[in-house]
Amino acid sequence: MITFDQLVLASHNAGKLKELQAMLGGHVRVRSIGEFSDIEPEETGLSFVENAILKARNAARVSGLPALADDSGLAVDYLGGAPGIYSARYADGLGDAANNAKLLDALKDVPEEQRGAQFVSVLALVRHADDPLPILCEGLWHGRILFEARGTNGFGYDPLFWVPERECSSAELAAEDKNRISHRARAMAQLKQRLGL
Ligand SMILES: O=P(O)(O)OP(=O)(O)OP(=O)(O)OC[C@H]1O[C@@H](n2cnc3c(O)ncnc32)[C@H](O)[C@@H]1O
Ligand SMILES: [Mg+2]
Repeated sequence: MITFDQLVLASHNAGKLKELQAMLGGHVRVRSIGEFSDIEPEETGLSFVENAILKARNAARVSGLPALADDSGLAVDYLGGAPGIYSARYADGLGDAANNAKLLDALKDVPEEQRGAQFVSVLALVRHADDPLPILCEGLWHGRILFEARGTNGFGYDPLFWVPERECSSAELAAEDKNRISHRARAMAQLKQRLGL
């Protein structure tokens, strides 16, 4: 079993960091990549797995500590899985509001029954920068894309993501509830099991 007393979270996304910290904080001392570097590695992979590993290795390299990365995104059925690994960059780096506006526009004539989507999270944990055996866990969260934004909690695409099991948008969920049922929560549950946490 892998043991360590601290771990770097390899994310520059404040919303994501908050969620990962809430899920892990009680179990291990979590540090943030921002303590070590402000430079975001280029996400050159073609899959969530490749990008998660790349971010984790980079964080382990700059910190000298074990590192955990999350690569995540929204896969929309009608768009053939887009924006997928390009979710953060969907509107060419203009940010969450522009990403959401672009998605609403892409689906403006698409009826409710064809608006299925899933959030994907892949977590990669490396013990050191050259770790030959990263631990990989994935979580999916099925829902639908709304016709307009609802709610102000969370981050990213949360205001557009309808959560059938709660009958509200992801941005209308309390943080603790999202952290129990989200794609990231599912991936994290597996990771904790693998680590014996
Ligand atoms: O790479 P890091 O530094 O972790 O931060 P990032 O924001 O660039 O993260 P990703 O590359 O993994 O891109 C994921 C994007 O998918 C979206 N996303 C992922 N998880 C989400 C969630 O729980 N709620 C809403 N949007 C989410 C959001 O727009 C993210 O920016
Ligand atoms: Mg990123």
